[in-house]
Amino acid sequence: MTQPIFLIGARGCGKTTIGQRLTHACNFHFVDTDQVLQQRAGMTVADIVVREGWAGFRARETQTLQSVTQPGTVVATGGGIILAEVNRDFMRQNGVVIYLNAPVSVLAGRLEAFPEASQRPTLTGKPITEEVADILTQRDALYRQTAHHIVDASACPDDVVAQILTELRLARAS
Ligand SMILES: Nc1ncnc2c1ncn2[C@@H]1O[C@H](COP(=O)(O)OP(=O)(O)OP(=O)(O)O)[C@@H](O)[C@H]1O
Ligand SMILES: O=C(O)C1=C[C@@H](O)[C@@H](O)[C@H](O)C1
Ligand SMILES: [Mg+2]
Repeated sequence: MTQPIFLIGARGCGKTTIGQRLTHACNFHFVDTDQVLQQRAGMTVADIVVREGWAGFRARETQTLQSVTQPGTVVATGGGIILAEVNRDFMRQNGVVIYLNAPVSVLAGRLEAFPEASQRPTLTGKPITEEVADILTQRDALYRQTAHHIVDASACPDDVVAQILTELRLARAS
């Protein structure tokens, strides 16, 4: 199987972290839409949002997603990639989509420990736990409807990678 693997889920669920590890396990290439988008723009997400608003960021994100998608690639996406129907359809049609699902407490704990504010400017202006809860309420159904597989991303990284590999093997065998 060489079709792209798209990792989706909320900020802090581990798309970047798990994506890098999964890449080694599958012998795929790794690409991260947030990283590529920022490199190409020569600006951080926070700077883009100040200059162009979230609409500008989202337009860049769709363009980036489509341009980085290649066979043999693990694509770590941004947490809001599923907001656009065009992105949801693109990922489902062009690869295998995996939702890294984790509860609010786990996500908020990680984001408090590693805020990376230049890549994660506030989405709501609220404190972290409230923001994560609000955002997950808005997006969980979109993550689920876009995903081919859902894994428990609150587990340790090795376990999350193992869950993904099991799901991919089961899908191939069926
Ligand atoms: N399974 C895990 N167990 C423990 N810590 C984790 C796990 N996955 C990620 N982390 C930690 O949580 C933080 C956020 O992870 P990461 O940056 O990979 O999330 P992300 O889903 O890519 O977020 P974003 O949507 O903002 O890009 C990192 O510091 C990472 O080390
Ligand atoms: O959840 C979101 O909407 C975002 C998540 C990050 O990965 C970045 O893509 C950006 O900060 C937006
Ligand atoms: Mg990331």
